[in-house]
Amino acid sequence: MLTLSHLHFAILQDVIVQDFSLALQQGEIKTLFGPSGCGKTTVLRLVSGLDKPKSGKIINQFNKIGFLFQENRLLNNLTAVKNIEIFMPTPDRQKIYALAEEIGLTPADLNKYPTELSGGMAKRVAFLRLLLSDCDLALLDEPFVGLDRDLRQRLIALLQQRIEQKNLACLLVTHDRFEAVRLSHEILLLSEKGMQIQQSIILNTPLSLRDNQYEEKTVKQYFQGRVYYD
Ligand SMILES: Nc1ncnc2c1ncn2[C@@H]1O[C@H](COP(=O)(O)OP(=O)(O)OP(=O)(O)O)[C@@H](O)[C@H]1O
Repeated sequence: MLTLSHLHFAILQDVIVQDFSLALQQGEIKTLFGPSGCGKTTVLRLVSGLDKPKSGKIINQFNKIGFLFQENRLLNNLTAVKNIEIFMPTPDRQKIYALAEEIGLTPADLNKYPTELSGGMAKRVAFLRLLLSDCDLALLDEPFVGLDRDLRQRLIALLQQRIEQKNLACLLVTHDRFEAVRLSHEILLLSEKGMQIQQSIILNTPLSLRDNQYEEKTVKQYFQGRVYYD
């Protein structure tokens, strides 16, 4: 379980996070949905310990955090497959190749260095690295940006499996309202500055029952008439 209580964070006079609170349980996905620059990535950085809050409290009872950064952060001196392997509790190349195939990556792709991959390929490698690690809390910052619809669906399906089989908890940042309703148990709609929660949308339908029709209907129900950020 993760609990954030009354977090404040500022850079010089610029208040970025103001009195932000949230709780996350095992197997739960909560999404931070808000305009660019409102402080979503900063909250992920606070949770991971990369930044320290000026005040407020973070209680993290999860064992291991996996962080999928917007910019992937693969190690350029290792091949793609090695980048994944070093985060696996029990390295297993066949398992990597099998899962990679499901998202359109061949063994030849995985034997390349990150600088030899396209942006979308590097994104998928970083995603596999997180999925095959033994993290029990995943921080996902725009994990599907730059991927076509079909690949996006396949990655989402893999993530859903992992959440259901291993009880993975996720804090997701996305600008895509369809992604948000497909994957979240709760969506927090945020204001332009300071991470003020304007509305919380609770979605109780099991993830395995959410299809394209559910996405369309739910987006219409909650997002119609709103300013969209994607
Ligand atoms: N290293 C930094 N130095 C100064 N200001 C920063 C720094 N990092 C972030 N900020 C500021 O903090 C605010 C929040 O940034 P953050 O990246 O958390 O927003 P975000 O909601 O994740 O945005 P996006 O959706 O565009 O990724 C922004 O106004 C940004 O200018």
